[in-house]
Amino acid sequence: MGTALIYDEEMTKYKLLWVDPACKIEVPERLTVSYEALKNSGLADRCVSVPVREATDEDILLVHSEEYLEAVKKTPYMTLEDLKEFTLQYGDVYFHPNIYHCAKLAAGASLQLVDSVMTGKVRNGMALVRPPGHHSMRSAASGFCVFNNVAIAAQYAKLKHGVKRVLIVDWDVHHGQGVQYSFEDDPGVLYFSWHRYEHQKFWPQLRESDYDNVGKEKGEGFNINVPWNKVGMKNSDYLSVFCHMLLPVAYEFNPDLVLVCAGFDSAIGDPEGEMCASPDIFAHLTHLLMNLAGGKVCAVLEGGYNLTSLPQSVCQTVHTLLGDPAPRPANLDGPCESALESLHCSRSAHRKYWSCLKHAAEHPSSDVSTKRLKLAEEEEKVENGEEKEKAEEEVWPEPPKRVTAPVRTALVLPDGVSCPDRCKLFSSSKDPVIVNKLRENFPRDAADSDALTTLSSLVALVEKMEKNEICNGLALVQDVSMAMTCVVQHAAIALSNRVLVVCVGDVLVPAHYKEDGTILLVHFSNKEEEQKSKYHIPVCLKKGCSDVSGFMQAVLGLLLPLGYEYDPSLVLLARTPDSGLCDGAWQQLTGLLQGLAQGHTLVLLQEGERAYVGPTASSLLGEAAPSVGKIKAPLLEDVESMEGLRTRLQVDWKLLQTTAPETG
Ligand SMILES: COCC(O)(O)CCCCCNCCCN
Ligand SMILES: [Zn+2]
Repeated sequence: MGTALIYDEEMTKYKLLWVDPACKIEVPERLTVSYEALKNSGLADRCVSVPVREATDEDILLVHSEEYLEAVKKTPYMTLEDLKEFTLQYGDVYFHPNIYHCAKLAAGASLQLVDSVMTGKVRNGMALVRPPGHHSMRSAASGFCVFNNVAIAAQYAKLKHGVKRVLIVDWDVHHGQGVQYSFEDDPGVLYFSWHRYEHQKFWPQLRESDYDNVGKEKGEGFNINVPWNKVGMKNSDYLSVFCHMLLPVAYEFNPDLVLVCAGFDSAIGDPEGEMCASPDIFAHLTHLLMNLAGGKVCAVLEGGYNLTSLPQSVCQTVHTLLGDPAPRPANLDGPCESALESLHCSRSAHRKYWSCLKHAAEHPSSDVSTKRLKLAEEEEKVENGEEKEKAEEEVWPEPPKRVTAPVRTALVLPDGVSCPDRCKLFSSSKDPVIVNKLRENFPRDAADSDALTTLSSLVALVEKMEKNEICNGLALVQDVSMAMTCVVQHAAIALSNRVLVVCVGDVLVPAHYKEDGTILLVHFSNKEEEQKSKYHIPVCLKKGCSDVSGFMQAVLGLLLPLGYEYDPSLVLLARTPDSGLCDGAWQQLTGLLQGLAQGHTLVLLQEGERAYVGPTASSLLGEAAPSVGKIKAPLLEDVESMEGLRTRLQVDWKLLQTTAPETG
């Protein structure tokens, strides 16, 4: 299934007609440079083009009041003076004779996107629209927004498509207060937003944008705010909040549909956000959402004002929606203290609503946190003597070219096992050099020519992945731990790469790992093992991997942060029949891990598990994993052992931190 792209140049046909410093950044070029970039990169032609439509009154009244709609209807006929007058009643927004028409198209585009995804015409998609939406409220325009495109889309999805639970992820750098007000009492819509806040000093300067605003009445717990109290947030800050706040709660919420308020003013170079996250981070943020709701993800453009980072970020998002593996994340050096403070406060505020957070550390007693923040502000005033350089002068590397491998998924299968379609059956030419090398390394199996054939195929496959001729692979082997040793030896030693090895179940872990960092081994099992080193991490789950909740929390809160920080060039995923891991969780794991190593994932299955070839192949082909259902509370002893592991490991692995280090 494809990716929808919804765009119409009519939405470029309105602009600011008078002088207003607050609004001058919202220009038609935002849309044209984004669409041009999608065209020039060939991405637009890979998408399914879906036409816009005008939202009807009925659509708009799902969120807005009649009086507001009637008032906006009058604007096309207003003189310039009347438009200025009309605009004065709202904040940081402007009107234009054609903006009502464009606002109907922006909302209608979002509804077209929801229809295309919910009817299965496409798997996911993006709507490139203006005016944006997330600030507009029931009876007021605000922040360049006239109608709340995503809020209308959420109500529409519930009403027209019977969607029960909608997740709205707002990665725009501003707080979408309009969305928050629309759904704060609605447990069917989980709204997540991070936003520049600076202790309420940044626009729209609302008290209710802080982390303690968790929703109201039946909607308590279904509104998540992560305020950024400093500028300069980077990729590590964004990934930490996804892994330790958004994703655990999102998997517990188990949405039927994901809507993204895709604002790109949270990228580097943006004058509004003044953040430092690189455009390719949106490839990872998008990827991390694509195994929710069976892959039904609708991204709707909100903000983004740097005409260089905006199109780059839009392309990164669409690349990923199309299934292209994300580029390796540039040096993740861990979240900053302010981000950890915000993460901690937000997790604590939601402890009582979400079982995944039940054991999140206690809320810092308010005087400590405000005292610490006061201190931090004092320091900042002092150190910030030199003038911050303007966001527009920021420079950053162009995101790396994302070349799709000619072959996506290759399979090494024993005779008689059929190869799922769209996968390539792979067996190596019996390269004598490789075979002899293997004979030396595996003397006891040298006799067994089948084993040698399999091993030489594996080695050849790893080399093709290394050259990006093949993206990922799956092998059904006699002996998983021998195959693992062979691949690790070849990849880590011969190709001197970093290999992330993820073992599920009681795979015999080859003992002789050098602790030099060329291999990071994360082993999920139900056996207590003491942690040998920074690079050999046993994750012990009481009920092994059969407890989906504990397993998923360990994947989201431990494995993903470790994997991102380690940044491997190959991910080796091995399972054994005794793992007890259910299909859904297995496919979630296989799907999520493809965000690493440019998607170079090699899966090893034990011969007897041929039933897993199909489901694993579909995940390797980029299909969304089935949902694992609502995640319950993990077992207490599992939470305690994972928290203990996190506490020990976070000294070496910064992305595992969830609270600011205690200041002296
Ligand atoms: C949904 O619209 C997308 C958006 O969130 O980016 C709108 C931001 C409005 C920012 C208003 N203050 C501008 C002050 C100028 N320095
Ligand atoms: Zn914004």
